[in-house]
Amino acid sequence: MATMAAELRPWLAPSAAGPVTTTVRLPGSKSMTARALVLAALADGPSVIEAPLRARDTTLMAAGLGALGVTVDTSADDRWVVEPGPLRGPATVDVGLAGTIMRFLPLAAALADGPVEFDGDPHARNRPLRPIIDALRSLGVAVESSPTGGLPLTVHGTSLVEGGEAVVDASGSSQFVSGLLLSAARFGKGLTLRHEGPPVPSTPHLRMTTHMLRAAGAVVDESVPDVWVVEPGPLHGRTWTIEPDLSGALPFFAAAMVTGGTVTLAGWPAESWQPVEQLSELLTAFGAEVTRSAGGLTVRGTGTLRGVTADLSDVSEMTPVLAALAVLADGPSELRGVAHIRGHETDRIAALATELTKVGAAITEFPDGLRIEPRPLHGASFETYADHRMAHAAAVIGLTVPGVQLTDVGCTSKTLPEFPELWAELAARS
Ligand SMILES: O=C(O)C1=C[C@@H](OP(=O)(O)O)[C@@H](O)[C@H](O)C1
Ligand SMILES: C=C(OP(=O)(O)O)C(=O)O
Repeated sequence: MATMAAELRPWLAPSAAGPVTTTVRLPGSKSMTARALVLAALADGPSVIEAPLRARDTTLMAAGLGALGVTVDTSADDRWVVEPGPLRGPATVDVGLAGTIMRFLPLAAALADGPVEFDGDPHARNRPLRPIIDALRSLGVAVESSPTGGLPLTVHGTSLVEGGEAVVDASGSSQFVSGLLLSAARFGKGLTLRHEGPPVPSTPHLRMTTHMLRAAGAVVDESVPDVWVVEPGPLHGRTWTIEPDLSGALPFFAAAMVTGGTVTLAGWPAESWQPVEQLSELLTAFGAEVTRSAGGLTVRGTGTLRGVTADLSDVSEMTPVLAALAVLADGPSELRGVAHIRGHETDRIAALATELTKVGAAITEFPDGLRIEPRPLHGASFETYADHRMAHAAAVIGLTVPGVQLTDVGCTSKTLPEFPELWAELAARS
């Protein structure tokens, strides 16, 4: 059932004529929308999701839950309504290329009353999934998977998961932990989950998971490092208000930094569940000024773009755009601590090494990251590997380097289908 790749949409990244100064309104966080959908589907009453992200990852998540018998009304752009119901099988779920769907929904599928098949885009079959499969099996759930331990996958739901204790190596993705925790309150005995292995990356996403579980009424203990306990009990329907997507905003902030302009993200909340502190620190190290006010979150390019040495494991999904900033900086950078992003939408370390070299930078590839030495840059054909964030990186470079030609900008539909139009408007404000 692997979905066909959409037709490629080649795109010449627009150049900026001068400093970009603008305020952007961007849709909701992908990660929060995904969690709100799953928690709403498992709740004991209806939920409303305000300001959700409407993009491929979240509409496929809604469709997947729909296939399991949940009513998800996505007809209004700013307000989705979720009516939970008994989870049904047989069902078929298309995960597209979404890590959130392939790691979150198999656990919910274990609570369905029949088999649920999962598959997705060709590259989705290469993304790591075995720790979820092993954990499901250790919890007594029957799962058939490909011999490589990934998609395609069939979860044989029996309506009940007893739960109890499970061990997972989540060094390949924090989503293994999040997926297990999100459904755990519905297991008969809840879940005590222990991570064993090298450190879990993207830990702010784990905080988002436990915050949102508690907000839905779950009792969660995370006082012991690498151990999470979710008590059995009901999840409640509620209204979720989704924050603007911080990672989706990063290329827009980067536009301010590389052109010496100012970009404000409107609607930024006073308190956020996304890693805004970590990002502010990084952008400041690159030379930007980051401020928060009632008007939003503002990044000002100061005219200086410095190279940085940083461990990006907390903000790993931001690596491609941070690497784009590094090629435009006035000195070398080392971006490390993100070995697992080789298992993201593409092998992002290899893809960045190849494409940044093509535009003229000097790159050293490490198992867990890149050293980037800026050189005089030039236009080139930039392969996007079906990866939205590779497209964002190319667009940032293209603002100041004429002739950066993306092989496909259509891949931005994964998290922000309106990216090409928003970016053209942004470039026009320079
Ligand atoms: O739970 C989530 O919503 C996500 C967790 C992170 O995954 P990894 O831990 O695999 O990096 C992140 O990179 C991804 O974009 C979204
Ligand atoms: C890693 C990412 O996505 P996914 O949720 O598919 O893992 C990403 O959006 O950068």
